Amino acid sequence: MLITLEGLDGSGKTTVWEALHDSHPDAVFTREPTNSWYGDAVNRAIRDDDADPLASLFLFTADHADHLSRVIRPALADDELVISDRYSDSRYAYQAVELQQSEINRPLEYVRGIHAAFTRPPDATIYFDIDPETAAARSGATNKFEQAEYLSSVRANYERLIDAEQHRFVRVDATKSPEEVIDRVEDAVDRLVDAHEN
Ligand SMILES: Nc1ncnc2c1ncn2[C@@H]1O[C@H](COP(=O)(O)OP(=O)(O)O)[C@@H](O)[C@H]1O
Ligand SMILES: Cc1cn([C@H]2C[C@H](O)[C@@H](COP(=O)(O)OP(=O)(O)O)O2)c(=O)[nH]c1=O
Repeated sequence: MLITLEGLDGSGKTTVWEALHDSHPDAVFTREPTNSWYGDAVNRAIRDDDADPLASLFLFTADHADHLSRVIRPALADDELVISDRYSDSRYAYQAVELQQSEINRPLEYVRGIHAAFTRPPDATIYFDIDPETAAARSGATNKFEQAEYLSSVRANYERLIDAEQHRFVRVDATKSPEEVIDRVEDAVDRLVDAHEN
């Protein structure tokens, strides 16, 4: 089963992902951008304020393709529980904003379309819901994405994705204390795994 964690920068995904290592020690933990050389290229694009948005999209997507073949598909074939800190929805939400000023019409649909032929959609996605101002403040606003205005557009895209596939998403109030958020997500993962097995 594949469960993904999604939300704005600073929403607390990584804090929870780390806590889940203790509560679900048998799961396979992974993330995007990955730690491969494709992920290194993605991290260069994130740090480059002048990176071409379409070129960045394809770097992120290359990293996803490698992630799928190297980590996700083999783990799912072994019947593992896979928990990924960010996954395809991050592309749909973030790169669609980057492409808003480009020649691409309907960027969110375009980015989804590129993935459709080869991706493996998550079975469930936990969405860390937080306002863009708190997210930007928590993340330290260290890269081009971690600005409240940008994150506000990213959040609107996440809401569109949730509207389109409500059954896949579990919304968690990420403004609560770390302990409360961790408890909520641990419970959600247990319920999702039970429902998947029964
Ligand atoms: N629920 C929370 N309340 C307040 N601060 C938090 C909470 N969760 C995480 N943080 C802090 O916010 C910052 C970003 O958290 P992080 O888990 O790295 O978020 P993300 O992976 O979503 O960017 C870190 O300094 C972290 O300690
Ligand atoms: C995976 C992914 C990340 N990103 C962005 C979100 C982050 O600003 C940055 C790095 O992701 P990440 O390391 O998960 O940052 P954070 O822990 O702050 O959420 O890359 C995309 O724009 N598209 C993607 O597909």
